[in-house]
Amino acid sequence: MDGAPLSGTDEEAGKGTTPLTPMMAQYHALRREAGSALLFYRMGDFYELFHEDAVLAAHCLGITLTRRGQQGGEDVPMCGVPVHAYEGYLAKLIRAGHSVAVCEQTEDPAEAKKRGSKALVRREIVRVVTPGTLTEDTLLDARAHNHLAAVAILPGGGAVAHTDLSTGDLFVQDAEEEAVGDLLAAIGPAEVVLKQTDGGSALEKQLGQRGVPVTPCHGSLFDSQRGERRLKEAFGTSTLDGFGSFSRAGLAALGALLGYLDLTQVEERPRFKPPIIAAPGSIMAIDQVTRASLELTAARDGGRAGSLLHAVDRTVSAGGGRLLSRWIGAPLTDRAAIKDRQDTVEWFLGERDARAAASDRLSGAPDLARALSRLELGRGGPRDLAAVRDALMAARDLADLLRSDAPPPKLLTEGARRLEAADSEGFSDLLGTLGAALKADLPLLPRDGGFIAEGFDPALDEARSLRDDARRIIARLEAGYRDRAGVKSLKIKHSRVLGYFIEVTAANAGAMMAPPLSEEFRHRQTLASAVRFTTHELAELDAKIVRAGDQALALELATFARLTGSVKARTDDLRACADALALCDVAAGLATLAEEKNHVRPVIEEGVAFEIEGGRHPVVEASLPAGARFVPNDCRLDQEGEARMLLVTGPNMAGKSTFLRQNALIAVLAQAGAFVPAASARIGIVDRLFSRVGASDDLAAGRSTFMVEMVETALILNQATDRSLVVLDEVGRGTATFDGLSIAWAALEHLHEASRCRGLFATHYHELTKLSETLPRLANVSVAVREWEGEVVFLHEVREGPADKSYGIAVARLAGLPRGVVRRAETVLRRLEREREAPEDLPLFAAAPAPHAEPEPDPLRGLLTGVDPDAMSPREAHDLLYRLTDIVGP
Ligand SMILES: Nc1ncnc2c1ncn2[C@@H]1O[C@H](COP(=O)(O)OP(=O)(O)OP(=O)(O)O)[C@@H](O)[C@H]1O
Repeated sequence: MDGAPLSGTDEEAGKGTTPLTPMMAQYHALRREAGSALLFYRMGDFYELFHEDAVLAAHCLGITLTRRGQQGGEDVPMCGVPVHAYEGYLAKLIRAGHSVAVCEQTEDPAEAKKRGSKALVRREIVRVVTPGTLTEDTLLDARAHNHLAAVAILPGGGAVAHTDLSTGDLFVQDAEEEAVGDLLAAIGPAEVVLKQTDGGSALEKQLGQRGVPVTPCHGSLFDSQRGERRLKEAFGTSTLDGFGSFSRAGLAALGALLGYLDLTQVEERPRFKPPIIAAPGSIMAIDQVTRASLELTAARDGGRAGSLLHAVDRTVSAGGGRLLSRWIGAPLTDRAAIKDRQDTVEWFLGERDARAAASDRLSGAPDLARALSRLELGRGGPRDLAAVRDALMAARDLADLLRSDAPPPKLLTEGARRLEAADSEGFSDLLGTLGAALKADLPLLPRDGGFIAEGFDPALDEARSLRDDARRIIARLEAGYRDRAGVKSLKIKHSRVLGYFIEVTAANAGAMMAPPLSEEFRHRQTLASAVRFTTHELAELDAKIVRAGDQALALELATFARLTGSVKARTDDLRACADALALCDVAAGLATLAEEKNHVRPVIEEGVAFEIEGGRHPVVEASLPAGARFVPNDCRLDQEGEARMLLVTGPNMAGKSTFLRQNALIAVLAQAGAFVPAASARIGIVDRLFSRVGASDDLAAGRSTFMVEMVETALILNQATDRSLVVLDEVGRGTATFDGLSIAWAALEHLHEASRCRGLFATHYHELTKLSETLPRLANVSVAVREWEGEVVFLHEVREGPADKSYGIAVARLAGLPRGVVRRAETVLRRLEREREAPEDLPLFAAAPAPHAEPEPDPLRGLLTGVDPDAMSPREAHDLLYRLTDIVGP
């Protein structure tokens, strides 16, 4: 570590005009280069932070803030994190929304010294760590993609490009400016690169509210011509025609993505697969609110448990988990592509042995994709090489498994071809070399050394045996030194700073410091309780060990670089293997799920069919207590001349929301390529899915509950098409009854007449059930309950026709509302029902049943009328009390 002070001496700095010391100048130049990122400035075994960076990091990491010298008469704040444990600190800073520029010493301090004893070690920023460019396992969720997205909005339209550094996949899709938010919701990026605008764009704010890290960048990064040049450079082509045709916005977005990676991945550029131009509409459009309301890939609390993904995930590998999350998060709209996926699930369903063997083999397989990305970016370690070795072996076994009597379908045949590459000559060599080169127990970092197996490199073995011989000689020296010094407790010890030394207690040191012993034992250090010595012989052996150790490490590093080079030369084939392994895992997992939960293969059609028999809610079903049975329900939205929309009524807790959502989830699963929880299913491709549940606050955005609901309803009314599926749960409940009812009424009419979509609507407004008389494609269904001895029994059965009454109070009683409150509520309800009169001028209620004319006689009042308490005997009063309590009930 070069200990040059960061700033000038106190005396110099105090003058305020002192020129910067070389180190200070170097620091500030790098600081400017780091821009808005925090600068991790490497000094020996620490990354140091200074000035505001230090204050911010010390606060965020909970580490001590110290100071180092002065600048302009002020102390320079400083804090540091040890290099060997930096990842945890980095993770914390990234999670807190910061980016970190890592500046390394890019020159050996010994080299720098050759330029003069005070020469400064060269330092450079080698990488800027941002949320979307992480590759370290410790910083990433193994089962979730880590997408980096870039958005370009040009006058003619917008585009979103995105990548996952661990797979090298590169996608771009054009989108209208208004649709960019939804597209990003489908991608679920860890970071979005946007054009910097004064005050921040609406999209930037929207993403900020959703907690998506946004990095605004200079407009020049989004230049489409530059983007085209960058793409050609990245793929080494003179034209992009071979990739398809890009819009200008598409080129701008891809260019910004590559440019941003150039800025952040300074040392090594990631390698990409050819960009995939996703056609607009190729995936089911699902906006962010729908995703959240259906809890597709994350539950309401942000965790996985409780989500659809969690309920259907039977994958056993990290790569499989990530692929399944992509399938569920972005269901397809192309029938042929869906069929291809279904075929893979069906094949594994039939081939039970192959499935069990595949899952077994994959569950121990390493995360090949992420290991490859680290090796590609120069951040790999010995364990990543071992991951390549082990994954190749798994790939060979999987290729064997797929050679079955029943020929696998298209996707699996393609996958098998990729896996068979693992058996090719080139891979056999690589596998053989990796197998011979690596030890069983491996360190994380190459510089830790000790990972190359004995017998692989004779020069390395020789260096190691020199080192080990010297160590053995040292071990033997101890006994001789004890005799000569006459100190039984004398020990030879080792420290990183001093190397080997002799240690005795302070009481025994006196004789060794005086002649004749002092001629052999040279004093090195005195501590409170011990004194340390060395000898000529020990120092020589120590130097020998250091030399041999350095040489061994250099040889190991050279071998590591060579092995990494061989892996990198085959990145494309290895990635293809990783993709095929993930596909096998997902398909086998979905087959296991289908078998375990009795899921069926849905028939996917081009029309607007929606016919589910015996459908179930995969998440609610999985969470029912032991012994409880989920009641399956049919849902038909398509029959000729009959309903395309169902209005679902029924008491609270009957299962309306469950019924609505299960059908939306069945559509998602079906188009993701999975089998579905039903006895049978026929589904015409859904282009957009909308789901809204009552009202939820968005106070952060300054919108009231009702306002949010109306903005969302407006969006659906404007966007739903005749191929969409709309699921609305209690829309309009966030405002006064008549307003809410009227809005729900008008919205239903619009969806029925103008959008003509398939839809399911749950409501507590019984008045709405009259709509089926005027809207030919709307039908009423209700979730049945039975009353038994005054209690409500939930049957969870969806039946034709509207519900007869509400049972709200009965449910309130079940929920444990105090008995007095329940009784009072019943009285109020009766009064309201008596008093309710439909306003004459609202045609809405024209068909409503006539209000109750005669008030019901009140038995309590009857008993109490005419009672004179003063004239009653205690016995009569007692009797009356009994009769009154009889009427009120227990
Ligand atoms: N088909 C079913 N089979 C078994 N249990 C069910 C079924 N549907 C719903 N349930 C159970 O009933 C509970 C309530 O269901 P749900 O929330 O769908 O009722 P709801 O009618 O929408 O109620 P509310 O009107 O109060 O919102 C669920 O949490 C689940 O435990």
